[in-house]
Amino acid sequence: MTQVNVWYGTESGNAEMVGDEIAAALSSTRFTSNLSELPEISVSDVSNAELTIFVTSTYGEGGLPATTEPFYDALSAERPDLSGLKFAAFGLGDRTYENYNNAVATVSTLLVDLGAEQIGPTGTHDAVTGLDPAQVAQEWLTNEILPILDAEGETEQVEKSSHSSDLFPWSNEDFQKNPHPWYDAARELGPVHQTDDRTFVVLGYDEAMKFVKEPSMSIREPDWIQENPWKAFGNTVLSLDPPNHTKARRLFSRWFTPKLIKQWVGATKTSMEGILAGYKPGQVIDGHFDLGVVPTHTTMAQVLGFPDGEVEPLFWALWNAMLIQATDPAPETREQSIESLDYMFNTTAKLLKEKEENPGNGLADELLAASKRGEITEREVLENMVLFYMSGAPNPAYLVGAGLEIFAEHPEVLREYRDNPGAREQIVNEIARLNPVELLLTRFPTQDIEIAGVSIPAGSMVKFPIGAVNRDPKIFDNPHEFDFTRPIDASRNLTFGLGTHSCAGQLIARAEIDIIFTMIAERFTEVTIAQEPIRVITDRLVAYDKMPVTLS
Ligand SMILES: Cc1cc2nc3c(=O)[nH]c(=O)nc-3n(C[C@H](O)[C@H](O)[C@H](O)COP(=O)(O)O)c2cc1C
Repeated sequence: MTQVNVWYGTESGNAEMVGDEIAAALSSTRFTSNLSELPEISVSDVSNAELTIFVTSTYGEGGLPATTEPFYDALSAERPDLSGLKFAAFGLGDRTYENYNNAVATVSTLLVDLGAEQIGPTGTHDAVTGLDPAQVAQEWLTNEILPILDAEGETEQVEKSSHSSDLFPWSNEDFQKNPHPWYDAARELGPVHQTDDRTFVVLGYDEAMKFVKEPSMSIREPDWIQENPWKAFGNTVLSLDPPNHTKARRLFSRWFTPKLIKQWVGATKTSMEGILAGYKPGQVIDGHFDLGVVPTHTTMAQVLGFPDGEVEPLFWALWNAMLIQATDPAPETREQSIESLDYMFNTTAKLLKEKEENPGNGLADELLAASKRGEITEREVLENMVLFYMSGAPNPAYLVGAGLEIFAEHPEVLREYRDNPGAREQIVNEIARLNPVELLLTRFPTQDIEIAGVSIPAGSMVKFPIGAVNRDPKIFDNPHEFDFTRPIDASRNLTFGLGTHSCAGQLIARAEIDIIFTMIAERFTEVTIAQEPIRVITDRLVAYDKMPVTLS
């Protein structure tokens, strides 16, 4: 919609001057214009038009001037459907007449009646003022109409470009390995894209930071989304909006205060001491599993009052269950996901049962007691405990792996970690910014919203690719570079989510990572990648399958 018609009707030529001026003013914008006098315009021209500026004076006693009248009569007689037309209107008149600027109102009313949509306020020139009508019209165009046309143009451009599936080929292996060239190209076109009838993608940092936490952005999937096994967590913070979310979060929030976290990470330290005691410098070790998954899983098991169990299958169970969350899951994924969820739920149910005979003082014991008192249901206890038992490791362990890669590449960062405790938070924050574990947040607006000029109807799916948001060049200089000296305020990112649904375990995760890195930095000066790490990736989630490193 870059062509704007400028159609005028006049008696003595002033409206023509105004039309000329508007057409000339448009030519210095990105729009092209097409100037005509109304008698040249047929009814079919009007019904095929998309965007037109109408200019008309008023004559007689509030009547139409000579060249507007036949146009108006033809439209009134044929009454075409003008629902594809957007128009702006400018009138010339004289306030000393009783029906001041009546003609422009008459024409606009008919257009709207036939389905057209008026944009912006009607512009007017009053001959009594002595002002130059061309000048008045030009100011009206610049101040009132062009801003609207520009916004619509952007929206349209986004819609056109983004309906091409090339923008975000979610299932493409290269995209999953490194989506940033795609994100960067799409961001050049705009911060928000529509990828199909109901799906929108927000890449812009400012837009994401605002809308991820908007109360009208629900986490609950609308009916059009196919039922999936993930509904097994329907009673947890993963699937609830406030106020139920608040209630669900309260079940455990007391257990993750900064003071208690200090106590819990004692388990991380003990686990790491055990691992490092048996480690000979230069030996190959799995930086993700041995130094990430084991200590963090062990910590969470202790918080819950559960045994460590079989760490490896427990870790991969959640990963496999989450495969169903991918944008286009492979056909066999559903079965795999159900199987993994069964394993997770059965294992946890057994542990909860064992607690009946052997109670302890973990979070699981507290929730069981609350369910005995009738404060929560057994199902709520089970879902929450599955979630905690399985999700203690994936996020911190991935960041441990990613951090080791950074230390291998930049040995000075490992030294800084050891020597400058004040920089540790920023180092971890920068590792997290560049290495989100969960890759997409999805939300579902409960009312029509607009983000960066793009209208998003209620019930749509809005995807926030965390990696893209975390590397918006508007916020981060050299966004793909590791730079822990970014001021902490200017390096906030979406890796742990934001607002109500931000990661409930983020404080404990950060504390665990800090213990692990500090212990490594105090004992070793060099991390070497022994073999190219293997990652497993969907468009939703990433983990290291193998991450052989040496420490020396
Ligand atoms: C005979 C005559 C009748 C007019 N009637 C009206 C009127 O009813 N309402 C109004 O707002 N202006 C009225 N005007 C003012 C004109 O609309 C105004 O002068 C305008 O600038 C003329 O534009 P045009 O040269 O494009 O026709 C009238 C002007 C004349 C000469």
